[in-house]
Amino acid sequence: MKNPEHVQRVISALRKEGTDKLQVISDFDMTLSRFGFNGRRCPTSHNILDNSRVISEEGRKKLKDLLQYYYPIEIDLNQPMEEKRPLMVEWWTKAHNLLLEQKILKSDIAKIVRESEVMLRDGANTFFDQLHQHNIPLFIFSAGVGDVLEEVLRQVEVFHPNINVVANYMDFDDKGVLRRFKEPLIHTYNKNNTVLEKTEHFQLLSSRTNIILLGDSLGDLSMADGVPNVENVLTVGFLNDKVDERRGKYRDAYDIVLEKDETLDVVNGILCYILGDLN
Ligand SMILES: Nc1ccn([C@@H]2O[C@H](COP(=O)(O)O)[C@@H](O)[C@H]2O)c(=O)n1
Repeated sequence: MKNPEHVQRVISALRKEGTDKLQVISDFDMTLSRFGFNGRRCPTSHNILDNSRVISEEGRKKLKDLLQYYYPIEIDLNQPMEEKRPLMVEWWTKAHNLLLEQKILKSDIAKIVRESEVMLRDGANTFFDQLHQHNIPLFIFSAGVGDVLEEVLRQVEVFHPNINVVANYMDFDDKGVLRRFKEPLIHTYNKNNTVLEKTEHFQLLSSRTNIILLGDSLGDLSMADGVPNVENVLTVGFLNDKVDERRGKYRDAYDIVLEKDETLDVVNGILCYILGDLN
């Protein structure tokens, strides 16, 4: 924490104002899901598809080449966001076009997820269940694949009715074959009001003026931009990769930075305190 007094003030305000005014806004990949396990990278929702048996060997190689080229650009904090935005659109568009070539079936998604190495962070069940039990809306704003991430949540039985997801959703034809990705395209650096314009999500939650925001990229910090009349925001950033070179900028940007922490323990502890389950 760069400013522990500020963090303490915000947490006290969130507790004092109560659960009726609270909402949680979170990224999915590498924030709710794990970045690594036993020294191996865990897949993002895109990688779950990329690595699956339904993708040809050639397709898999091309998708891997894209990841190796664009991921270092995505996480490079020395390159301005304005320069990175068109490159992210390029990455997502090329990857989605390759996935379209593979004629993925809607009916295969559950099996693809089941056979993948995806894992939620330790403590995820407590996190989802606490929010559900206290009726706190959880808005998952993801540049990942909506159909895949929903299935991940369904398989671990945490896709509760308090959850709303905005992500890149697939569109299947009447035979259940993937035919396109729905608009607007969401990538790491446009997770803001521009892609939420057509949804009434935040307007419907206009009394929820206190926010806990969880992310793993500096692009995630704009996820709450569309919330009207914000009173208190606590931002928690998961710094998963290139920790030493990115620590300074993450500490400047997020209230709390969790370095190589594969758990939701800190978030759960804060929630417990705010919800009055801890003194
Ligand atoms: N073809 C792609 C494109 C993006 N990614 C990664 O997915 C992450 C986006 O999802 P969030 O839930 O974090 O918004 C992003 O960080 C990219 O690294 C990918 O794996 N393949």
